[in-house]
Amino acid sequence: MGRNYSIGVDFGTESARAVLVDLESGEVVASHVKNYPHGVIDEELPGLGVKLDKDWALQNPSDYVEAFVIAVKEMLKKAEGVSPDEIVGIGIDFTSCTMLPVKRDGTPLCNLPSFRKHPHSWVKLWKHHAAQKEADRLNEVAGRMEDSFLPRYGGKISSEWLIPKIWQILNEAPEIYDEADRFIEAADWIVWQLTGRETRNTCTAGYKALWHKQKGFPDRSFFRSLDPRLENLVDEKLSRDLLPIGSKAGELTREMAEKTGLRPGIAVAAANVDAHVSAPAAGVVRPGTMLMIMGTSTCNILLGDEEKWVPGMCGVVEDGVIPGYYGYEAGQSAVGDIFAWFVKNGVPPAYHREAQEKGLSLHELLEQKAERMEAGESGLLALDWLNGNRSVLVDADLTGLILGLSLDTKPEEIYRAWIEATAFGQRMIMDTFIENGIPVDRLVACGGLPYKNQMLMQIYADVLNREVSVAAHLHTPAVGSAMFGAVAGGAFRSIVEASEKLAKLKPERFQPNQKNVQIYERLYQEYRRLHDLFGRGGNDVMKLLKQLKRGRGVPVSL
Ligand SMILES: Nc1ncnc2c1ncn2[C@@H]1O[C@H](COP(=O)(O)OP(=O)(O)O)[C@@H](O)[C@H]1O
Ligand SMILES: O=C(CO)[C@@H](O)[C@@H](O)COP(=O)(O)O
Repeated sequence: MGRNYSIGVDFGTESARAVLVDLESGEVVASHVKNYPHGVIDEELPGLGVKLDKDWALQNPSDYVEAFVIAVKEMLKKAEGVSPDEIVGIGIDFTSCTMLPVKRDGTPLCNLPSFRKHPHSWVKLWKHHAAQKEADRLNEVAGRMEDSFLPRYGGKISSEWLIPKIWQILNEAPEIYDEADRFIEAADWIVWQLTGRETRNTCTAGYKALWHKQKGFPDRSFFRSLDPRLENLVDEKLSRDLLPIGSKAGELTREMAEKTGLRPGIAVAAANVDAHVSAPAAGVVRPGTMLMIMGTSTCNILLGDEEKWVPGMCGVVEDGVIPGYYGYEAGQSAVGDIFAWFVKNGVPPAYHREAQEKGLSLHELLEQKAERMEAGESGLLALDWLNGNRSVLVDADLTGLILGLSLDTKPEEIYRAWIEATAFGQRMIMDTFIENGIPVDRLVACGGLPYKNQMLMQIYADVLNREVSVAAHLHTPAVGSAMFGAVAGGAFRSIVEASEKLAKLKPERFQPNQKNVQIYERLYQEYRRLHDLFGRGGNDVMKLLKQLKRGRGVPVSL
């Protein structure tokens, strides 16, 4: 009898990673990352000359299938001595809400020649922010309902979520809405491609589509009051038939097995979300620990014994992360994306030359220079809203701000200020949970950033004034997916059992430096004042600027 293995595939913003996990030792025996050929489509439909408006972010669904096939095939090549017969399950996780309109057989509308040139037929990526108008209207209508679902979602639904995105399609391209037999999360769509059958999962339904374990979806009357054409959306184009996380969605088809080199019939787990699958992989299976999944954006996951309402959180869903607990989600829409933007746009040629001479990336060069500085030495304080604010303000129309610039400000000072701003944003989230009765005793980090930037992690420990542990698996979400795959394949009785056996943290931890804690405490008080002034209506200048940028003139309300 050979060993047992499971495959996890994490579909991120830019790429998909496949890992093969040994279910005895918990080690990742092979992995492979495949970038999406078309990446994030935010300026023009590839090769079609169709320009996109501001705040749009699309993807090509064919990229997901290609990335899956190549990542798994290449991973298997590296897994010497492992037979496909020893692989018991496959789990996948995806960014969310990343959604697409499809025909009844799963064909994406953007793959049909007649709709190819229509942006609304493509995948809307999680960070597509052009449905803010619909989100605002939805929040208004939901706010007037009796027994509204809004408190379970922190008081506001984000434009990143499913219903605003569908409604935007209906408003701007009713022909696409009519032609779509189904609207589906990309997570469920890829499971459909693997198993040949459509399934839906409770995680994306709960966090992104307003579904509640006891109450189900909101009533038809709610959808009717949004727009009469949406009245039967759930029954006509979504589904009430949902699989709990950890269950088996189906088995790998012969066609997919041939393309990847896997065995047909391997169990495929119900789809799941990148942030949520990371919890068991990082050992977060009980209340008290806040997980930070830090990459392009940051997602937070916390568990609780009760359903509490926390302003500005993304949502609380019973069994949404770990069965038996209420799973809380919050997050920041841009973190690594801010540093990427700065490295691309804010660094002078001399720094590019220096980085090249030293064989460093620009991020590494800036980290080297910035870590020599003391907390507060840059004289800068920033608001990290370059992609809006997800938690706790839930407003995609907010923008970034940097205060304290002078003629001697250096690029590394600005880089450090952006990192500090994202840490203050995390502190707002952590404090809001604590103030609303959800304790945070420990912090665990995973995602790409904790492995890429040690200075950043120390700043987080200092700003949050907590010890920060880091998950040992570099590809934490993919490992979490492999755990769910193993549960679906029958290798473990539950995800908690899989986590207890396989999760690992790095032995070294980031301890708060008390001198920095004091300085950052003071700066955080100022961050909160700026946050509340610009984010809670004290000064709406960011919205005015955004409206002018969109060419809509000065709005009457501002
Ligand atoms: N040394 C670094 N320091 C800080 N950020 C970095 C560094 N190197 C890359 N990044 C940022 O990491 C982000 C990618 O994070 P990662 O977790 O790998 O991807 P994803 O979020 O797509 O899963 C990018 O936004 C990039 O700007
Ligand atoms: O919002 C969620 C999960 O709910 C994420 O999928 C989204 O922030 C994207 O995460 P990444 O930054 O690509 O890891």
